[in-house]
Amino acid sequence: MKFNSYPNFSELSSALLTEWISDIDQAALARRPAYFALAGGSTPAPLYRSLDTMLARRDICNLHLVATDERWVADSDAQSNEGLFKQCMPLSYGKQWQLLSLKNAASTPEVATEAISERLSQQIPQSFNAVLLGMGTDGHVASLFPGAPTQHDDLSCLAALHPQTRQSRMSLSLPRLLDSKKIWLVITGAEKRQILESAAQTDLPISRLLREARCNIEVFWCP
Ligand SMILES: O=C1O[C@H](COP(=O)(O)O)[C@@H](O)[C@H](O)[C@H]1O
Repeated sequence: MKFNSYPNFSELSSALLTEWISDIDQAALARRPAYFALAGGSTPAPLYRSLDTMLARRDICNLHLVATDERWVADSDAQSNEGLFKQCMPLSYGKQWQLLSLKNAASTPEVATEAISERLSQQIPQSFNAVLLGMGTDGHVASLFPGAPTQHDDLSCLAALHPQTRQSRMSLSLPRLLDSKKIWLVITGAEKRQILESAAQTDLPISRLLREARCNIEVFWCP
């Protein structure tokens, strides 16, 4: 794991975007599609807004984005991660990038799990170019919460329940998140840094991710 520390989010953002846009341009040059899984929550929103401006200037991009996890609500709901992507990246949505949704018309994520897993296998037939993850102060990543399963059979996703709010969610499974060329972990604040630094001694989802990853993990941190 490589830990990068920045004085503020603006510098963090610019370092990560330099790497990200270079990956995108390389794929475009080779005329290859590129696949990214993106965290929701509030931390990465400014990054997505800057990426949108950069993408809108590019002609050829064949990007496929999927949320690392989605809340079982409509895109118009402020809680929706997929809605967040569309709001933050309006210039490039449907042009430079397409979204694979983790939702369908089923009433619950439990009912939808197999169909969404099948959709993931069909539409993302290879490793992710990169997975951008956040982390909660309880050590959760995507919607893999402490004490809950991180995998469901051999499926790419699983139904999850937020432990406090009981909100229904769909999350990529740990094996699907780890099937990536690289992982970027974007976190802010002293509390999350401390949780990350003690992850080797705990059994949180972040600990399992670090233990089981076979690809490079780069942490982007600022206070
Ligand atoms: O519930 C979630 O939380 C994590 C962390 O969010 P953050 O705003 O504290 O960074 C996020 O990565 C995940 O996608 C989201 O659904």
